[in-house]
Amino acid sequence: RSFSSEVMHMDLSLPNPSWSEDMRLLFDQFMKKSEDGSWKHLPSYKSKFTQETEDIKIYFPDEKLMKEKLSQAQLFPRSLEEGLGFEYAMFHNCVEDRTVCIFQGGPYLQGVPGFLHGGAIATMIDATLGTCAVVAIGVAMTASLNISFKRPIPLGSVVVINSQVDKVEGRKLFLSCNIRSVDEKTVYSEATSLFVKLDPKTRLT
Ligand SMILES: CCCCCCCCCCCCCCCCCC(=O)SCCNC(=O)CCNC(=O)[C@H](O)C(C)(C)COP(=O)(O)OP(=O)(O)OC[C@H]1O[C@@H](n2cnc3c(N)ncnc32)[C@H](O)[C@@H]1OP(=O)(O)O
Repeated sequence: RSFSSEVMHMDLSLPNPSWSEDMRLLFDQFMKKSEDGSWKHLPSYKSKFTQETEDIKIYFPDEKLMKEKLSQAQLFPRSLEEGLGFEYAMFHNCVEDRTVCIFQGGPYLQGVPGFLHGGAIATMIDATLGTCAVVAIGVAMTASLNISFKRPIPLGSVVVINSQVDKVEGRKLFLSCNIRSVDEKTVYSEATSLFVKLDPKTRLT
């Protein structure tokens, strides 16, 4: 299915009719926290030429080929239709180097019946840690990701992914996160990761 340019460039991290009450309440809480500038709401699109896209150009020898590829591309967690896959919004705290993601996993993300697929959980962990890394140091890629799945996440429920930068060593950025229920009583997953800031001298292809 092809999407109109309007849909490709729409901020999809804003409330839509598929969001549950929990999701809306959390979103409103973080928007309130963003009023004094300590937190920042990060927009997200199916596809958009952003500063990050500009930054990544230097890693591709053939810019024309890259542009052709990017014209077809969609951000993986935004590639499913509204309410069916990944519904999420992220907020970043620049002072504390933390990114929070509120996430509601839809019916197309099923693994064991009634629960989220581990790959879908890993995707949102990677996306949240990746956003935290990119905001902190610029274009970086996941070098390693280690996840402990502690409790299954019910399909359709809302969870909170809390990520933070733990340590920076040159181009290496060590980050960790956990996924909790809205009432914070259940820890669903924990993860640690290494992101490496891309070296402008190295081509990706
Ligand atoms: C407020 C502002 C608002 C702005 C809004 C911003 C919004 C942001 C939106 C962006 C969102 C992006 C989210 C997307 C997240 C998805 C990320 C992915 O999945 S990515 C897809 C999945 N990922 C990929 O496909 C990546 C594939 N891998 C690669 O391309 C490369 O291996 C590399 C780039 C990761 C590192 O290569 P290279 O640059 O050549 O680096 P070197 O070999 O030179 O090593 C440098 C140092 O790192 C060490 N080290 C390295 N690796 C490991 C390791 N595994 N284990 C341990 N250590 C490792 C190595 O030993 C060395 O250490 P030292 O000796 O200096 O101490």
